[in-house]
Amino acid sequence: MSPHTVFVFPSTDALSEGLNDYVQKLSQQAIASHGKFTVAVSGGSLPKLLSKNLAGNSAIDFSKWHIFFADERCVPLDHADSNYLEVKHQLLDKLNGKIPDANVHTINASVASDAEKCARDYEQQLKDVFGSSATPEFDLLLLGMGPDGHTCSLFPGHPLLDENKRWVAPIFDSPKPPKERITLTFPVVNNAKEVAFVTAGDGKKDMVQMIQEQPELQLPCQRVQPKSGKVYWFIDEPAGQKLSKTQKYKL
Ligand SMILES: O=C(O)[C@H](O)[C@@H](O)[C@H](O)[C@H](O)COP(=O)(O)O
Repeated sequence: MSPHTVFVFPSTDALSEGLNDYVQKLSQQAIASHGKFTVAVSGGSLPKLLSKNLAGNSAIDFSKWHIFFADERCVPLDHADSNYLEVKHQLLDKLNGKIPDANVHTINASVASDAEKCARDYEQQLKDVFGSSATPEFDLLLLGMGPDGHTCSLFPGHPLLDENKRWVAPIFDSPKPPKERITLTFPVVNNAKEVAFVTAGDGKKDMVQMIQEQPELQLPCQRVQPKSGKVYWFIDEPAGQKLSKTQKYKL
């Protein structure tokens, strides 16, 4: 298993700056090579850390972005638990429509109360953008890490970790509320060109250390192993304080 590369920043402000540089670089490369930038984002603390510098970044052509949700809670789009609503408040509203509405791929609100239908509908949305023949290849996944080592809505010990057919799956028994969600599955996660985990705070230090130093645990975050091998962790010093081996971020 190839190790992940960990960048530790002295503060969450520095982390947001580094993340902004990284996303800008990938966005520019993707748009130059194939005319669009496909990115999926998680909920939790990620949208805030992501948007701090990105929302004012005029070097990025947001009109070419397609933004998806790595996982989403099965609630209406205006519900306080909606990952979309958090991304809207933190990023989309500040971008003032620079990402066209049609390129913001939310769950279909009309099936939000039915996780199975919602997952099928969302998989179709992936097919509409990436085509239906090959597994979608996102330019970038921006993921969080839960205190139990989960990522997306892929939880330790859950049968969904072994899902190998569906691109988007429903989950009805999420240990983190709300129980009903949809999530990208490992076939899609591990087909991404690059993956960046973003996590901060003292509360994450033990799990960050376990993930980096005990690969045999096979926790969901550790099973993120795209073929490109490009998995980066953007963390702050409190989250990284127990690590013995880290790298300084440089483009
Ligand atoms: O919908 C969700 O609950 C999230 O997508 C989830 O996977 C999140 O990314 C992690 O739980 C980390 O959350 P924090 O960054 O808030 O710890």
